[in-house]
Amino acid sequence: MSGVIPSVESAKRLAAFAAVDRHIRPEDKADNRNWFRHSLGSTVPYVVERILEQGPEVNTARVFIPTGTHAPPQGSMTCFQSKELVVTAGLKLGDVDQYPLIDVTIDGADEFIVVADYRKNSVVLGTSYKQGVPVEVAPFAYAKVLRNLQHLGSPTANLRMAIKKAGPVVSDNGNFVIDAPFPSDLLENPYQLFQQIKMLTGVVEVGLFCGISREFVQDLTLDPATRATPESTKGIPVFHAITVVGSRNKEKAIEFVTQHAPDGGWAQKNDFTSMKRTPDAVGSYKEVWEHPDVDIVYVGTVHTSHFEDALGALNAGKHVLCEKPLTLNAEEAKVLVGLAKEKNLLLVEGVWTRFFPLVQTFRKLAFEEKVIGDIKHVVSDFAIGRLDFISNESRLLSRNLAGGSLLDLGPYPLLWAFLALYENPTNEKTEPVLVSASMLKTKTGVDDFTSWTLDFPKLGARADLMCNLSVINPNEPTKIQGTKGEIIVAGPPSRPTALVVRTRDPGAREFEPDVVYDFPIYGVGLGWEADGVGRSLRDGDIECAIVPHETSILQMTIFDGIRQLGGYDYPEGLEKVKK
Ligand SMILES: NC(=O)C1=CN([C@@H]2O[C@H](COP(=O)(O)OP(=O)(O)OC[C@H]3O[C@@H](n4cnc5c(N)ncnc54)[C@H](OP(=O)(O)O)[C@@H]3O)[C@@H](O)[C@H]2O)C=CC1
Ligand SMILES: O=C1OC[C@@H](O)[C@H](O)[C@H]1O
Repeated sequence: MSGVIPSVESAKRLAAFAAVDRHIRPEDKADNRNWFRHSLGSTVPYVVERILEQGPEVNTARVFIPTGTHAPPQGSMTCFQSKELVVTAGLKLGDVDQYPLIDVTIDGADEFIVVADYRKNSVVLGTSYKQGVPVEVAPFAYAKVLRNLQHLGSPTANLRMAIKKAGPVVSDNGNFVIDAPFPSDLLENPYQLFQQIKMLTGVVEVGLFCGISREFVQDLTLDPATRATPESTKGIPVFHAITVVGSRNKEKAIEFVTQHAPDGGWAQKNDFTSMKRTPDAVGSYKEVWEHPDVDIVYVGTVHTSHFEDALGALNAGKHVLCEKPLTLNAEEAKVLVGLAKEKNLLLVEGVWTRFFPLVQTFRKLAFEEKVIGDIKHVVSDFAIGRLDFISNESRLLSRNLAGGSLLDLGPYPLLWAFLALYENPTNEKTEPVLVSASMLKTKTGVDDFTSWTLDFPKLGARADLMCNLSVINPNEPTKIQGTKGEIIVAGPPSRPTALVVRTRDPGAREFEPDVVYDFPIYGVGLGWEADGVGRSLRDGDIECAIVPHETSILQMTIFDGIRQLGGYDYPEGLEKVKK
């Protein structure tokens, strides 16, 4: 078949030609323009062929910067081969240190070279830790990343240099480290900054801890008296100590302790305990479970890891506070609850909102004072508007991490239906019926928009619940409606800040003026959860009455039903126990 290009090759050639014609035009040849060929795939010879067709007078003002791996996937080129291609074609070769300003990056779609390893959660730096956000970069890209970090708002970002030898510090993975100090206004939204840095080509790791564990630890360092509630003043007060921090990567655990808990929790900082001040840092979760100074393990890992982490801790004889949702499905939740009971250990799902003083006031208004009459309808819509700046590999978008809005955000709209309807004394814990559910998926195949309806037959009441990752919904996302009016839960359903009671007398046309109950939040707001769980431990409970096991299992049963109706099956192997 000589002379006939196989169809795949012809497609590659066409694609390469189209890319050059659109993005590398003959007029783009000013002296200061450089070209960056990145991660050379098998399409690149065609790119070069098309560029050469533009003629030598156009190409003399261009610089070509090949990159690539030493052992690329089959069908791709090595860095050496790509250099050869440039030199043989008579084009001018350069490197990224010399020409950090890149105009065009060309990458074959079949190959993906570096990239943001989303595993790292991060640290808001700049207060006690002045060195800046540590960013691990692939050496070939450091000059470009440095410039991009400067553009992102860190003008003094610089390459970390070795102290006892010449040259840059080289990480265990053979990469360089840039220290990037950012101003406090940018660090106020660490998640966004983290994602922006992570998305820079060449960035391997970002030492900016912005996950929930950082926030939890931050609240454990605050004085519990600042967030005192009537129940926290009863009996022996509880204080918190952080005795060990675990990560799959020991260096990361050390960095976490250095940046966020150098003096442990409030009890250690204030000498309320004989525990040593600085928590140990260990390189596996198992070492946390087995640590002799640990009473309770806080599981703040990704959803796919909750079951095994909670199981491991319980099996090691430790009490567990596990982030929401407890597990991936109802069967796994039942196994954990069964094991905790068998071992006489406390197991609590970290539905932190339940511990807010606002929730107690809600119950008082709704059920004792019945300010809105009989509750008939709950509407709650949790939307976080993050889709645009999270990577496909993040825990929210990756199918392999059971991503999507339902597991991440769904517990909160459901919480308001549970509080107002399921736990309504008149309902006598009659389980709701899932009457409908649907999911609109992201390109990665996880759910973005998910909505579901629950009917509560005993109350003749309904809950219309929604969550999504795409948009934001700042106004009145949660409303509890009754026969005489409504209670608006202001603020995110996870972290509400006020209750607004809006009522109307029967027969009246006008509503009464709103009655607003404000609830200041101390720190992030996780301290109330820590205190509540601490009290359960103090009292020897194996279940925390504020987050009953039964609601954790019911939540997962409802989520299983929603996923079934929405066509969302987890990839094989994620669920460790299935029906
Ligand atoms: N209560 C609340 O308001 C909030 C609760 N959450 C909940 O907290 C939990 C963690 O969320 P968040 O902190 O945002 O999550 P992150 O994406 O930041 O991940 C947390 C940690 O999970 C660990 N991990 C374990 N296995 C994996 C894996 N296979 N891939 C990636 N990471 C892994 C990593 O720790 P390491 O590398 O150190 O081992 C990682 O740093 C979730 O359950 C979430 O629903 C989240 C935000 C708010
Ligand atoms: O629990 C949560 O509440 C707040 C959200 O922003 C976060 O994604 C979620 O995990």
